[in-house]
Amino acid sequence: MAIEIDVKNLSMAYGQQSVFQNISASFEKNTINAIIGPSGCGKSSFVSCLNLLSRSFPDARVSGDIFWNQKNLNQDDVELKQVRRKIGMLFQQATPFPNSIRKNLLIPLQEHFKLSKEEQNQALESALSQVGLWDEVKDRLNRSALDLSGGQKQRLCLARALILEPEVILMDEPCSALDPLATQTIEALIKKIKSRVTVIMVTHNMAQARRIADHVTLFWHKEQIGGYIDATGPAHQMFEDPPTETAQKYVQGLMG
Ligand SMILES: Nc1ncnc2c1ncn2[C@@H]1O[C@H](COP(=O)(O)OP(=O)(O)OP(=O)(O)O)[C@@H](O)[C@H]1O
Repeated sequence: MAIEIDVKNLSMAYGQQSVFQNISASFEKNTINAIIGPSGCGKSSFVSCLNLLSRSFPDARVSGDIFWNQKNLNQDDVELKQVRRKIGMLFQQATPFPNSIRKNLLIPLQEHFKLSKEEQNQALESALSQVGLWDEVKDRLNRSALDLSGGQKQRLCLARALILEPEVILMDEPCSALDPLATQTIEALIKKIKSRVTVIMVTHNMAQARRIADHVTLFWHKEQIGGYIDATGPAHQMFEDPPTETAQKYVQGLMG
């Protein structure tokens, strides 16, 4: 299988405080990758490096290599706008712009593409349909996105990422603020979009990782070195026959 993102010896610190050191990991194209592990071991920080969001954190220092699309994102001169378009992101709290539903999609679309009105409307309908929102919102596109339910807001944010035709979508606990039904809807969407994008998702929800991940990476933390990868492998192996003692205890809910 082709590799989408290949991370080599990545280290990150906030000021003097090391978050993780020398992490290497690769993520295959068109797969769902779950990143699991206890609080504070650097999962969110790691994911934020992959679309260079980390550059907007004051004090953050990142060294090492992130190979994507024949470029080394952390070393080469790359255009941030392009990287963010191709490597989209969803957060724990859905973050629609405080604008209408329509503008939430048209603002990023117009920033990246020159399209006619008709093409814009087609892209908008297509993105909303892909996340199953079109029928729910087609009569209220000019109403505020902030009036949507939590699950609808998260689907709108997914549509906002998808309308830019990304290759990767990073997700940081995308369902942790949602009820089980809304979670089920988002999980079904994640499975659906993996034929077109690679998903790298931080989750604390072990059952969710079991349900949808193809590949699982367990982050751990040691006082002296900070975050590191304790185990990584195909989801069935990580859950049925975990390769380390820590992974065994963690996936069984005995520690962490
Ligand atoms: N912007 C920041 N500035 C300074 N320190 C930070 C910042 N963000 C995170 N940290 C610190 O970096 C360490 C790793 O945090 P991070 O959020 O990446 O871990 P995590 O594994 O995702 O945790 P959780 O599962 O609780 O979200 C923590 O000690 C945290 O306090």
